[in-house]
Amino acid sequence: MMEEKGRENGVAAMKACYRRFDPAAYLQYNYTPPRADFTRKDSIVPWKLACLHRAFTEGDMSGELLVDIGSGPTLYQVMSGCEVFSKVLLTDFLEVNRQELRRWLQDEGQCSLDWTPYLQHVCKLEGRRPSAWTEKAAKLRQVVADILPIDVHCSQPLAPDALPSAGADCLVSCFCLESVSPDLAAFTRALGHIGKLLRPGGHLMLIGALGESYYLAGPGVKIPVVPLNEAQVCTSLKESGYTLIRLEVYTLTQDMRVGVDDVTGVFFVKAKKD
Ligand SMILES: Nc1ncnc2c1ncn2[C@@H]1O[C@@H](CSCCNC[C@@H]2Cc3ccc([N+](=O)[O-])cc3CN2)[C@@H](O)[C@H]1O
Repeated sequence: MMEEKGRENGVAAMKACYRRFDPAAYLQYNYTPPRADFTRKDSIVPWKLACLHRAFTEGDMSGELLVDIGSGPTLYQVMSGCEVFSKVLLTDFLEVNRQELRRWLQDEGQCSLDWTPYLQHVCKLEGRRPSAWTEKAAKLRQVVADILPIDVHCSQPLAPDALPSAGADCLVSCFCLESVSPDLAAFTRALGHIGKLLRPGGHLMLIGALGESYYLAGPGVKIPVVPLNEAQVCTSLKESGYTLIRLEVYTLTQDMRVGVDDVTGVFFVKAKKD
């Protein structure tokens, strides 16, 4: 009983932190240069986009439905997957983030970030001319079917009727689980919860922070993060019923450490549900 109460308190405290999450500031901190500098091979965002491009296009994907877990206010994580899956669902805990995504998808303007350079870069990875970015934008707008509320701490993170009974064919989740979990056990439980949304044999693409204990989600908005190392990520995946296919790690250079967090590395995982 006491242990369960402790878990609930940790998760509740975490949710309270997110009331002050500022999407525009968050995008500014993490998705503009130097972390998103498309002229630099060693910038973090081009590295992430290359990992995702390779993982989605190496020929082992099957099915129709891709679900992005904890999308936040970002779209880069589905720019490769939208060419492979005919239906994409975006999800986030906060309405402010779901609104940010809706603004771009409905082409309403007033978006906090211009995604054009991202679309152009992914087109380049696909061997297309950068001007094909308008076609990729249209494709993304066409395949994203909905933007749903989610809570990865619930044993059923989405509404009961959100997915077909067979589950999703592929999940992608970037920088979410470690940033919303009070400790490693909660991270592992959340990994298990989202695993229940995925069909057996389906793939999980997981991007996350290594060694991060906090990040800024707006001016003066400091959010705690459970610091992870590679071994813990691999153990949590195994405990949650996944088989690891590939783990890649990016170690931040000094100039990528811009004071918005204390992250030391970024991991990319491609795994398969047992
Ligand atoms: N219970 C919940 N269930 C699902 N989602 C939830 C829940 N609570 C909050 N959320 C949702 O999850 C959140 C996802 S954004 C989390 C930010 N992660 C940390 C940040 C990201 C980042 C980005 C880039 C780089 N880099 O080196 O280039 C480093 C880093 C490290 N710092 C947010 O959308 C919230 O709305």
